[in-house]
Amino acid sequence: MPPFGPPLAAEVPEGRVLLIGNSRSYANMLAAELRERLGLEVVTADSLAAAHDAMATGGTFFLALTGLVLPDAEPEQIIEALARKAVPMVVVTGVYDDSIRARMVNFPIIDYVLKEAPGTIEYLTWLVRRLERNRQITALVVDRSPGSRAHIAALLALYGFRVLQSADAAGALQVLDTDGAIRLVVLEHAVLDHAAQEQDDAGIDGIAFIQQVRLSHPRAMLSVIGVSSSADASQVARFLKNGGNDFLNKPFSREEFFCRISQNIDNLELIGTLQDLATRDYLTGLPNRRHFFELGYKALRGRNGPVAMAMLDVDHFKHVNDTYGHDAGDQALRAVATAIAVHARPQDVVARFGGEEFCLLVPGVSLAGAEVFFERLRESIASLQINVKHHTLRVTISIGVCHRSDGDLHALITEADRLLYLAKANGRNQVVCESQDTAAA
Ligand SMILES: Nc1nc2c(ncn2[C@@H]2O[C@H](COP(=O)(O)OP(=O)(O)OP(=O)(O)O)[C@@H](O)[C@H]2O)c(=O)[nH]1
Repeated sequence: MPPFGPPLAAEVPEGRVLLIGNSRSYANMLAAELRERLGLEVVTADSLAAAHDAMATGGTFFLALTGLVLPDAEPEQIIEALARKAVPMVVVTGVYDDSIRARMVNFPIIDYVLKEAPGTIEYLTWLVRRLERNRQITALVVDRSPGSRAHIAALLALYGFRVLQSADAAGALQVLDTDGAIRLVVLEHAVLDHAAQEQDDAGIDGIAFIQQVRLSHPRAMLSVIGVSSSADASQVARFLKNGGNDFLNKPFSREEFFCRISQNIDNLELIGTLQDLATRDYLTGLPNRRHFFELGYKALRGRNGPVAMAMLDVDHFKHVNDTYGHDAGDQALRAVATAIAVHARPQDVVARFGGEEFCLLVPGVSLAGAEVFFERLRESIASLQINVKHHTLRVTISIGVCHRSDGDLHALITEADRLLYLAKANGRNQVVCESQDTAAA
C-alpha cells in the first residue's frame, strides 16, 4: 500500500521526463539511471530543434532536465521554449552563478544542479523521484494575502503538487476535514498573528488552529509549515511546539523553499514506510498480529452491542506447499487474504494472524447475521481459482466464530480458536459459529 493512500491515478498523467543537453554520453548515463531506478520513460534531445520535436510528438512531460549550452540556441531560448509549453524544469549545468540565476529568475525553474559536482546523479535521481511522487500529493496554502498566496501556490504547483488554497484558518479547517488527500499545509504566519490578536470570523486563533488540526491530523500524516516575514524567535518556537513541522522566514530563495518542502514530504513518506514495516504483513499487506490487537481494541473501545470474532485457517496448507512449492503457497495465501479483505466491511478488522491463519473481527452483527456472513466468505474462498505456474489451485478454509455481546478481545480470540479447532476436527471446510452469550442467542 502506498504511504499516502490510494494514488489519484486518473488525474495524474504518465511519468515522462525530457532530457536536453549537448553531451550525449552524460544524457545517456542519466537517462539509464532514471529508467532503471525509477522506471520512468525518458526522452533525450541534443538540440533545441530535437527538444521541440519531442514536445510536439512525444506527448506531455512532467519535467525537463536541461543544460544551457546547445548548438542551436542561447540559454534563454531553451528556457523560454520549455516555459511556453509549461514544462517544469531543472537546469543541469556546468556553470552556475548569480548572474545566470538573476537572468532566469522569472522562469519556472525548480532547481539548478552543477553537472560535474560529486553526487550529482544521486541528487538528480532523488529529485526526479520526489517530483514524480509529488503529483499524487495535495497541498493546501493558507494565506490572507492573495498575492503571496498565489505565489506560494504557483511554486507548489511547479513542484507537481495538486494545490488548494484558503484565505483564512476557518476555511482551511473545513478543507482539511473534507479532503483526505492533503499531506502538506503551508501557512502564512500572519494569518496566525492577526487571528491571535483579533480572533478571526469563526473565533479560531492561530494556536487554536494548529491544535485543532492536530486532533485529527498527526504530525506523521500531515506536515504543517509556517512562513512569515515578521515572526520573532519566540513566535516560531510557539508555532513548532504547538504542532508545526517546520518554519521558514521570508524572504526565502526558491531553492531553500523547495528543499524544506521536499525534506518534510520525504520525512512523512519515511514515517509511513516505517509504520507499514511495523504494522503490515509483508506477504499479504494485511495488518499483522500485533497491529490487529491495537486495531481490535480501538474498534471495541466504548461500544456496546454484539460482536463476532473469527479465526480462519487454510485447510491442509502443508499439502499445498509440499505439492506445488512454497511460491505457489505464498500466492494462495495472498489470494485468500484478498478474498477476506474484500469480504470485510469498512468497520471490520482483518489481519494475518500468522502462517496460514487469519482473523476477522466483525462488530455490530447478530448471531444469525454472523453465520451467513462467514458462510458466504467460506464459499467465496472455496470457489477461488488460483493460477500458479502450470496449475490452477483451489483451497478451502475452516472458520471458528465466537459471537458475544461483550467484547473482551483476548477472551473472544481464545474462544474463536477453540471453535476453529472444532471445525477442523469435524472435517474442515466449514464454519462453527457459537454464541457465548445467552442474551444474544
Ligand atoms: N508458502 C507459505 N507457507 C507457509 C507460510 N507460513 C506458514 N506456512 C506453511 O503452512 C503450513 C501449515 O501446516 P499445518 O500447521 O501442518 O496445517 P495444515 O497443513 O494447514 O493442516 P490443517 O490446518 O490441519 O488443515 C506449514 O507447512 C507452513 O510451512 C508462508 O508464509 N508461506
